[in-house]
Amino acid sequence: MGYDYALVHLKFNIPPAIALSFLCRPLLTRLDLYRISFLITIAVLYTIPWDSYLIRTKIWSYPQDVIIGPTLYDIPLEEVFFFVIQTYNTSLLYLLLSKTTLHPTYLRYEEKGDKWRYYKLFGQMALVLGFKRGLELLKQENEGTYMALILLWAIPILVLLWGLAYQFILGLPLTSTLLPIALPTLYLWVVDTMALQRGTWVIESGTKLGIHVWPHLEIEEAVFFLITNTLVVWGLIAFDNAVAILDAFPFHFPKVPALPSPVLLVRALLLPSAAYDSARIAGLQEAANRLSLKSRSFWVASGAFYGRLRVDLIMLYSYCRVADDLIDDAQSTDEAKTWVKKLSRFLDLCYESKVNDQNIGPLARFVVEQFPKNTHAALLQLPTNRLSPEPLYDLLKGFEMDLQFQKSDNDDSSYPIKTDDDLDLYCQYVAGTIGQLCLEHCFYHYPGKVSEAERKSLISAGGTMGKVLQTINIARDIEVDASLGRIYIPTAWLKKEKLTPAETIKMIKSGALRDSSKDSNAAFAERLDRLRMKLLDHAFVLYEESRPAIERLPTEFRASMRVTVESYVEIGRTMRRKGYVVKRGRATVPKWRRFFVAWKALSQ
Ligand SMILES: CC(C)=CCC/C(C)=C/CC/C(C)=C/CC/C(C)=C/[C@@H]1[C@@H](COP(=O)(O)OP(=O)(O)O)[C@]1(C)CC/C=C(\C)CC/C=C(\C)CCC=C(C)C
Repeated sequence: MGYDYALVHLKFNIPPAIALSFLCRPLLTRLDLYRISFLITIAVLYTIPWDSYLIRTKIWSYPQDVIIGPTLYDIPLEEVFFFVIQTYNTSLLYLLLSKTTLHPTYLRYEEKGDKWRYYKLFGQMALVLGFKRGLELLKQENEGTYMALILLWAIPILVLLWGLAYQFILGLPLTSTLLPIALPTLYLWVVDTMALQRGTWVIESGTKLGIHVWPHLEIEEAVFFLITNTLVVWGLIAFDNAVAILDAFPFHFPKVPALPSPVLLVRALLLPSAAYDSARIAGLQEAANRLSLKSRSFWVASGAFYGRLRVDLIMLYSYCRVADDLIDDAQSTDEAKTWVKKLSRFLDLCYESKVNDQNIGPLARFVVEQFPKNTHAALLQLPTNRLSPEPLYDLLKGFEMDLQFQKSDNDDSSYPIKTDDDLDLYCQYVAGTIGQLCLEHCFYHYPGKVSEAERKSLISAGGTMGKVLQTINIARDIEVDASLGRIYIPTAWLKKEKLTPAETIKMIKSGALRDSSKDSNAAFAERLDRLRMKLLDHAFVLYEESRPAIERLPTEFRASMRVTVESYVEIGRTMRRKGYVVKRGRATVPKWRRFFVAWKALSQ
């Protein structure tokens, strides 16, 4: 009896497991726990007979003085624990590295003759050749035996996983495919080298090739760790591939349980890629691209949502962004007004066709004929059937308020935001509505056991939180907005600082905030800072009012909502910090800080 093998776990395998568990705990969903448990079970059940055979046929052995004693089918318990901990560690690393990946965007519609079909075939052939080589080595009954047994044990599963999930294995970012295999493999190579050197486990001569990757690391051991980590990561990728298919195609899978059964997962993977809805995939890719390019905070926050809810929120963002950009980028007020009218007509058609879904033709025709090509998917894939129309129409009213700035043209009395009430109304239109819409999506997917009155109260708090985010947005973008001729600080507030809207815009456009050498500029910057703080104080009063509602939300989306709110509110907190200077006209929060805020919000 000895403790050497147990000590290897204690020193090298358990510490990374603790560190990864600590990092991943807030990010793990029920679905993640389900798949890790599923994978560990398969790994243990599949490896036991093979490992037991290796030990019984003396291909490898454990000196009695390095193991504690108990065995399972001749496998020391330390070894069985290794199957569990290796699968656990590699799985957590994969989950951590692929958290923000939006898997449905990596699905590919394939036609006959598509090059991806050749990739699939090529991979399968390479694996079959590996298997054939394994058989040859086994037949020789000599030094190649251990290598042969590794290949023959692992390749059938690799062929299966490749056949089902080659699109994701090849298409996902390398941080989700290569890195989670390479990091634990290298780590285990180093640990294994030390164990072989110390004699904690021994590979008998006669059945090994005698080739070393580096001193003391046998080629068989190196291949074993590489292959087992590949099995774990490909298993997780196949799981993600199946869930992505279930999430992306409600047409094929109308109802998906929170924890899909293995049978449903396999059914999803067996759906021929020629049956994928290519327009839906392209729309989702475009929406995800738009979100990641235009809003870092919401992109990070979207990683906290999962399944169809995440897809719907991203589609909602895409619609809002497209609508906002059409109006902001218009060459004239008239053109912008035309877009508002067209968007309003679009909503009319959406809610008319909701009554009769077959009547989608006029809607699609209207969108294709009246809107630019790059907006079609965002408009046509907005899931209006689960959103009430009022907030969507109100959003357009907010855009109309923006158009009044164009008319103002240095006439202080015609700027649209004159009082606190105007500010409140504007924020309700452009952002309160978004809070309400986000919550409508959440309640559609996870109704929870919430009464109608409570649901209404939570949606209304969501509206207030939207106003908070918009007020922070205004405080952040004072300079950017002024350069577009817009000033959202109420005229009444400006007046108290002895400023007018037109004068404020003129000063900012003249670069007064960048040149503090003149006394008048420095005094102006001070006044603007006070106004910014006033906006932020106002935002944080509303924040304190609506924040507790988050903790009353159903658990399925509570933490994700907290992340969405907190990662944006952090911009406000950053600006409120003493001595903070707004750079390049915009306050920003460093990337690492956004991730930390998101992680902290999930941990609560
Ligand atoms: C996680 C995820 C993908 C969420 C999607 C959120 C979404 C649909 C946002 C729409 C964004 C948009 C383009 C709206 C048009 C009007 C507008 C410009 C509003 C401003 C957003 C900022 O967007 P921007 O792209 O400029 O972002 P950057 O600053 O450049 O990064 C707004 C500030 C409004 C955003 C408002 C919300 C997301 C609502 C917040 C409220 C909740 C999430 C509900 C909280 C729940 C309770 C119970 C309190």
